[in-house]
Amino acid sequence: MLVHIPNVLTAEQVAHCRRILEAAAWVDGRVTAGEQSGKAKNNLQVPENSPQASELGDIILQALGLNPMFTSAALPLRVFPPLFNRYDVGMTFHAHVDNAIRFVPGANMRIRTDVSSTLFLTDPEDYDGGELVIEDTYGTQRVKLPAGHMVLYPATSLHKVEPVTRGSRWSSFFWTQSMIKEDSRRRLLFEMDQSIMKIRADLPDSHPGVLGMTAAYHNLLRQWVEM
Ligand SMILES: O=C(O)CCC(=O)C(=O)O
Ligand SMILES: [Fe+2]
Repeated sequence: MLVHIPNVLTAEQVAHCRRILEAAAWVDGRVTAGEQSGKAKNNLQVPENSPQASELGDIILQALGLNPMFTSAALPLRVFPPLFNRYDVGMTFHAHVDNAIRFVPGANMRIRTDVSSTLFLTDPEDYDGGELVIEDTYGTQRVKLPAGHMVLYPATSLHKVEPVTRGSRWSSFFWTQSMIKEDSRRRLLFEMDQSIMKIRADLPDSHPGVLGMTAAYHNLLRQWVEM
């Protein structure tokens, strides 16, 4: 399941991120890649421990904490500190699957990567190519979103970034360890939660249908949750 989360960052926050990133020391993106994905990868990244990555990462983590759709779709246990990448003309990331486990820099901790995210920091009209292409259970999806918007997809999916042919594509990317490991269960809980929200827009919370569906959601979550 792919989830498009609009307006994770405001236009001002995107502009701030871009200003800070202008001054960052971009390095070869292979620094964080595994063996297979390293061969597939040709882009630039801001170093994990740089002051720019941690300042901007905190802004993104705070925005995610306030975003009900992210919480509902990812059911996050731990979020990897956001990283930042860039594809100039000719750069690309061929098909790969993200590493299953990642060390969190500076935290002496590992996370299991259940959900992958790309938060776009360049508007689509400012570059050509650079689509994120994801092999989903429902077929191949090509994703290119406005700056400030984000896509979530299962870290189990094969994905690639098409070569950029004009301009430069900047984004933040990171992984989430979910309280629900399995994609199909996470999707079912997300769909159920979204439906409950729609019902609650029309019916009082005390309505027996709302009460029953909310109870079923929480009881299902309780059965499946891993913490
Ligand atoms: O740039 C992107 O949108 C995705 C990056 C990616 O797939 C990765 O770093 O593993
Ligand atoms: Fe990836």
